[in-house]
Amino acid sequence: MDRHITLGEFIIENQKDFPYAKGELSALLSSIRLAGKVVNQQINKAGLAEILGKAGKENVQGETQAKLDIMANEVFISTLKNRGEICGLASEELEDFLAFDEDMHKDAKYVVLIDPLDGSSNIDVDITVGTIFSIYRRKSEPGTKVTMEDFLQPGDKQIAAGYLIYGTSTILVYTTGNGVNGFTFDPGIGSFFLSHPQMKFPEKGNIYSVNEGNYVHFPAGVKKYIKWVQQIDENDGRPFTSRYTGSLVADFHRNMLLGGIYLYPQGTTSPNGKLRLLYECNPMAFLTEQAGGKASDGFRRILELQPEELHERVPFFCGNKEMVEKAEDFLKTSG
Ligand SMILES: O=P(O)(O)OC[C@H]1O[C@](O)(COP(=O)(O)O)[C@@H](O)[C@@H]1O
Ligand SMILES: [Mg+2]
Ligand SMILES: [Mg+2]
Repeated sequence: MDRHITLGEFIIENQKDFPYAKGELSALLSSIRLAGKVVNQQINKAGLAEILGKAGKENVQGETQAKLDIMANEVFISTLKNRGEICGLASEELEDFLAFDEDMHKDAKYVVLIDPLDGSSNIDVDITVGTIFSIYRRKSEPGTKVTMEDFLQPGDKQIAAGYLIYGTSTILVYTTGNGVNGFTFDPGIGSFFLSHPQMKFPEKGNIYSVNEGNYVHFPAGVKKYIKWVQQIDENDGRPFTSRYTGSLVADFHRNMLLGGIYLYPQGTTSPNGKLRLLYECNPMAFLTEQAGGKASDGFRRILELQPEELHERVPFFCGNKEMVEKAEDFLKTSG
């Protein structure tokens, strides 16, 4: 390939993967690309634009929202709403879903779920953050009102999923069920270019990402797994390396490139862990499986879980298949 293909060219070229495609999904992915550029530009100058710090309001999770959480949420909602490819949207920062039922949306086939800014605790300290998105085909008939059922779909029904990572460079990574591809943003040209084709977890991993500050709250099986990764064994390269940024997107991206496991287990303070099934775990699980890895709640495949609520949390284990299976073994044997 004499030059890097742009994201726009790649989206059009790969429309053929969808025999029924009329271009709506391509247009929707382009809208996400556009919203990502705007958020990226705001994040890069956050310190100057006085959009650091807390907004003084709480979201449905009981978390104090950061100004950037709200900015990113508004950018994605207005961009996706104004371009008419979706009939509804749900977000970490909104208690209920939004139904777009103006004329321009009534025949739209897709709903989107977003975590507009992932890694919020890192915003003010200039550490990598991200945006996570998940796309479903609506279950309700086009032309009718969007319902909660359109959002509460198991992860294996996702049409597409991905994230933007706002780090040393800004990269958009996504899957439509035909592998995982990453596109790096070139601010000089203002376009995303294919930089990471067909991303796959490497055969072996030796990185573990977990907030060990919560160790005392972890189930016995998770404690045993963490002790196991810290023991010496030249045969499988233990002790593994601990890397944890506090941003799921950043830890996931690194582990997919270098090989590793991210875990946010249940704990005594959070019986279902912290991460949200619909707009954090499902999209990352879709990417994980498409990249040859495994994603579970320690016992069940994430993508087969039937969501009950918009903001429900689940324990999350994702990464190299072998590493996740080892963690699951400890959980199964030690609870
Ligand atoms: O500070 P903790 O408890 O380790 O949690 C960090 C985890 O929570 C998150 O920040 C949750 O996401 P949000 O920032 O979107 O709320 C993940 O990105 C991250 O992996
Ligand atoms: Mg998040
Ligand atoms: Mg968030």
